[in-house]
Amino acid sequence: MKNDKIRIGILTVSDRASQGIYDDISGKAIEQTLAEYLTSPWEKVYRLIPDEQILIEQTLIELTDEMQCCLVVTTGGTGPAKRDVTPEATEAVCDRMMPGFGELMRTESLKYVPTAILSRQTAGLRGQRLIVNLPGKPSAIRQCLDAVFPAIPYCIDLMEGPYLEVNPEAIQVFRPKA
Ligand SMILES: Nc1ncnc2c1ncn2[C@@H]1O[C@H](COP(=O)(O)OP(=O)(O)OP(=O)(O)O)[C@@H](O)[C@H]1O
Ligand SMILES: Nc1nc2c(c(=O)[nH]1)N[C@H]1C(S)=C(S)[C@@H](COP(=O)(O)O)O[C@H]1N2
Repeated sequence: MKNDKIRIGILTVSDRASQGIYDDISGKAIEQTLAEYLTSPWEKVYRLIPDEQILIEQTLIELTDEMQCCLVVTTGGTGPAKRDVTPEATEAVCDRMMPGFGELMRTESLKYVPTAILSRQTAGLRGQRLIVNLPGKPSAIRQCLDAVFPAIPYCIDLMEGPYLEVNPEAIQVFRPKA
């Protein structure tokens, strides 16, 4: 696929949302938050799947390699329950991990819930694409993205991805060389 647009993948991993038992509020919250942050035109590539590691890996590969999303944000499946395997799938498809993302998001989330440490959320690079895990709770989306997004445009710059422009009233990003 020709990469003439900024594409961002939104991947919800939830057994129940994928079965229609509840609405995917967390996936919508990711889209809404990114729409508030970004002034560059961008296109979402959305997927909603159950907590199956092979399927998560296949979808992450599709979103990064085929759909050429410079960024993929996942939600759900980061906890200690048996079926929570999003971090394992992320690690399996990435060539380099970015542990600072998980560290910062857990630290920030601890301001809201003592169970923040139960999330094994991580981030990593697949080639020139960045994958970031968020917890499943709808309220966690904004809390985590507000913490890590300031570093994401520069991370994508360093990987020679598209230049993401943001609304400084919504989020302050940091580009050391700018
Ligand atoms: N995508 C979502 N949209 C709306 N609410 C969600 C979503 N994901 C999780 N939640 C809410 O957050 C709670 C905790 O999320 P968690 O990911 O641990 O769910 P879960 O118990 O593993 O089940 P499932 O995989 O079916 O979502 C859920 O019980 C649900 O109320
Ligand atoms: N910001 C924030 N982080 C959070 C939470 C939350 O409500 N808000 N929930 C925690 C809980 S209770 C769990 S079990 C883990 C994993 O959630 P997940 O399996 O839905 O990804 O995220 C943790 N991190």
